[in-house]
Amino acid sequence: MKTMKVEYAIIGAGTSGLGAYSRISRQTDSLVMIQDGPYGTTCARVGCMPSKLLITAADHAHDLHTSDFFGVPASGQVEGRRVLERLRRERDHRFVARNLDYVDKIPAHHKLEGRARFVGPGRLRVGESVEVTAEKIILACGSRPAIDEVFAPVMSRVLTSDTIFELEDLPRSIAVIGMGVIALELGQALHRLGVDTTLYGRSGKINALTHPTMQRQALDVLADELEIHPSGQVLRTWEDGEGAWIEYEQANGQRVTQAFDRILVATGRVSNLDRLGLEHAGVDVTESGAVRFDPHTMRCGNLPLFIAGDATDDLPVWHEAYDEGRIAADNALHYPDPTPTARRPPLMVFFTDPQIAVIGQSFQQLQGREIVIGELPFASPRHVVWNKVQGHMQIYLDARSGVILGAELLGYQAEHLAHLLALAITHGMTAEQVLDMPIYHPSAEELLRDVLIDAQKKRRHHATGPAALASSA
Ligand SMILES: Cc1cc2nc3c(=O)[nH]c(=O)nc-3n(C[C@H](O)[C@H](O)[C@H](O)COP(=O)(O)OP(=O)(O)OC[C@H]3O[C@@H](n4cnc5c(N)ncnc54)[C@H](O)[C@@H]3O)c2cc1C
Ligand SMILES: NC(=O)c1ccc[n+]([C@@H]2O[C@H](COP(=O)([O-])OP(=O)(O)OC[C@H]3O[C@@H](n4cnc5c(N)ncnc54)[C@H](O)[C@@H]3O)[C@@H](O)[C@H]2O)c1
Repeated sequence: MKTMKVEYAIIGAGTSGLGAYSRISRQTDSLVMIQDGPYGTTCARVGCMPSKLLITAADHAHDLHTSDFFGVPASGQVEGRRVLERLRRERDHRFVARNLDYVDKIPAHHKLEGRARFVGPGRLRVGESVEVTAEKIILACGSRPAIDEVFAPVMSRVLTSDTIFELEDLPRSIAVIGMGVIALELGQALHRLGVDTTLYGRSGKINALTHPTMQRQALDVLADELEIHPSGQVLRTWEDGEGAWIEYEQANGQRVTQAFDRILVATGRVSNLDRLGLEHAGVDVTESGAVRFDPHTMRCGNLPLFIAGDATDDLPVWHEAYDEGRIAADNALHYPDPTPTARRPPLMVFFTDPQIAVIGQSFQQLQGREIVIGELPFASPRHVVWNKVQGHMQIYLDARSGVILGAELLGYQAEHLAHLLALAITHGMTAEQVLDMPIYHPSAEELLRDVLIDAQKKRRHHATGPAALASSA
């Protein structure tokens, strides 16, 4: 057994682990970053970047069907192999390559390859032949797709986000299991690329949105284009010459049975913490196996242990992984003195068409607080020009101060209004302050202005009569 003694160990070389590495390596040479599996990060290899490359190809395919409206009839066809080849080329040469270049420059004695697991507090076994003793350890081990047992009989046809981008060609048909962000982004893209696509949800809701109107509108708009069974349960799967069969019971008790070329399981991700042997590390674990930590320091209890990124199960998006890696590193460097960092307001964007975005506090999180809701269909003159008028938008204001607390959006390129709102929320701005800025005509930002004006009207109404209280219900 080879042994190593270091001050800092980082488990995982993804976005959060590399962020932690960049901080700690500036201060000391006594560190090691342990990586199981390929370098390159989940985001670049199998996450954000390949999914967005696929969606962009799908947008172009969609234009073929929609440009006739503008008097510009288009013809063309999707060449699945080329779509996937281009996706991998761009992904590997532009995004993964940049990560690998960075990793290549890391000194060899700072890198260790193999799966790490705890064998005692501060003691890690890496593979079977190396033992690392570290004073401070950062858990940046990410997550993996969850696959329910019910799919065991059809595993040879099951895809996840880890494998779908490696397909040589697009499948003829696909069942997409789940109605979360991966299912909706990839399901819609595959549909637009000509794959016969059916989505199977469980709860009947798109859970990122929390206001019932927003949830209903999102499902209506997406179900207009896509074949969706929103609520029910996959009872059984099996395989024969026709493909992989799914027997699904809808919430109303009706059963649907259908065969597919492939099944994309997008039913959430599980933290890789469960493979770390945390029971040997003296860590405080919740009933569901999550680790308790302080989000301002990323420290786990009073231990010299820190957590970052998707390993936490909380806010599993790229910019949070990036921030958390750095917060964890700073607190490891200053251990035992905490250096708490204020967290940014939450921001989540689904790259569907129309897009879904949630910024700041959701409607559900604001329950019990006196708020007014500014809301309008997602349809400014600019959206009419684009022929993109589907969707709805809500902004939540503190009823007394007019401070913008949060928003839920469903609309074409909502990501841009979402970022403007994120800026306003970050700086604690009121609706009135945002309305002071110039807004060009015709622009999508006019919609933001109109929704804020609507919210302000409701605030005035709220101040003058009890009837207005209902507007926050
Ligand atoms: C399909 C998809 C699309 C996405 N799209 C977006 C998007 O558009 N925008 C966005 O903000 N976010 C998106 N995300 C989320 C984003 O990719 C993640 O939040 C981010 O990559 C998490 O980084 P991380 O460092 O926590 O984990 P990772 O990058 O997964 O790094 C963890 C690393 O640790 C390694 N590891 C695990 N266990 C061990 C062990 N025991 N020992 C050693 N190494 C170990 C893993 O192999 C992995 O390489 C997407 C995710 C997916 C799956
Ligand atoms: N645009 C983005 O930022 C982006 C894009 C892709 C992925 N991601 C990240 O990846 C993570 C994982 O995405 P995801 O879509 O897998 O998870 P998710 O948690 O967003 O959604 C999982 C969905 O699967 C459903 N589900 C669970 N079990 C089911 C079952 N047995 N049958 C049918 N449905 C079932 C859930 O009800 C839910 O709708 C996300 O939390 C997100 O942070 C982000």
